Amino acid sequence: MPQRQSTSLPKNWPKDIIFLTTLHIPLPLTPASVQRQPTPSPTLPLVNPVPLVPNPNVRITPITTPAHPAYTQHGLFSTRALPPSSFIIFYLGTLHPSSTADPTSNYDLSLDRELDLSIDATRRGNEARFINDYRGVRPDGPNAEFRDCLVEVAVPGGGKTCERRIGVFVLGPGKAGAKSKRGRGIAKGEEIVVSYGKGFWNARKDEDGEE
Ligand SMILES: C[S@@+](CC[C@H](N)C(=O)[O-])C[C@H]1O[C@@H](n2cnc3c(N)ncnc32)[C@H](O)[C@@H]1O
Repeated sequence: MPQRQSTSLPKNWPKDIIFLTTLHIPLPLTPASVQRQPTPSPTLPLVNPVPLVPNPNVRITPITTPAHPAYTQHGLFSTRALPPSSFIIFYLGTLHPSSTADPTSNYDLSLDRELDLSIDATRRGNEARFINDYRGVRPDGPNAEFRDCLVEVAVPGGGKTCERRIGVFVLGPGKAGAKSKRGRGIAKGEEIVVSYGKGFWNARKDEDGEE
């Protein structure tokens, strides 16, 4: 499938990064690598309809508060109230075998361990590449999470199939119930933050020579 690029870029999009509207799938991978026709389920929901491009739920925003741990970088903020468990945006980038991951990348996410596929948004991606980790940003913890999901795509010759994607979803209430802080959704103007996981930060501590 040819790589589709939008003519309309999100505000604050950096000039040196290619803006994607779908996954970038370089050879020898092909769309078939992510087209598995799995059945949508609660753990693998079908995102339909897909959001507009640029995504109207979010705004890439320079971090100008010195106390913010990503000061001088960017973050992703909501432009509207987002309900608990709702879909926000796909995490787009370059699909690659996980075994070829660049260990220095700050933008690489595993798509599927069994398929050995990951998505790296270092050089190409969408607004989701600007989502920061909650540590030092939001004392209540993350307000969003990465979830596996599906998107319907057309196949050459007619018909449709499902492709695997990583989606960013508003955190749901979970076991704590709808009245918990976790299940409140994301307010308009709030920074969207996830947990990168301890592995992400431990790997960087090791690089810095810290214990
Ligand atoms: C996926 S990028 C997030 C977007 C990044 N802020 C930017 O403007 O490109 C991951 C990088 O953001 C920074 N970052 C994200 N969350 C952070 C946090 N809670 N504390 C410190 N740095 C953070 C780190 O430099 C990390 O390697």
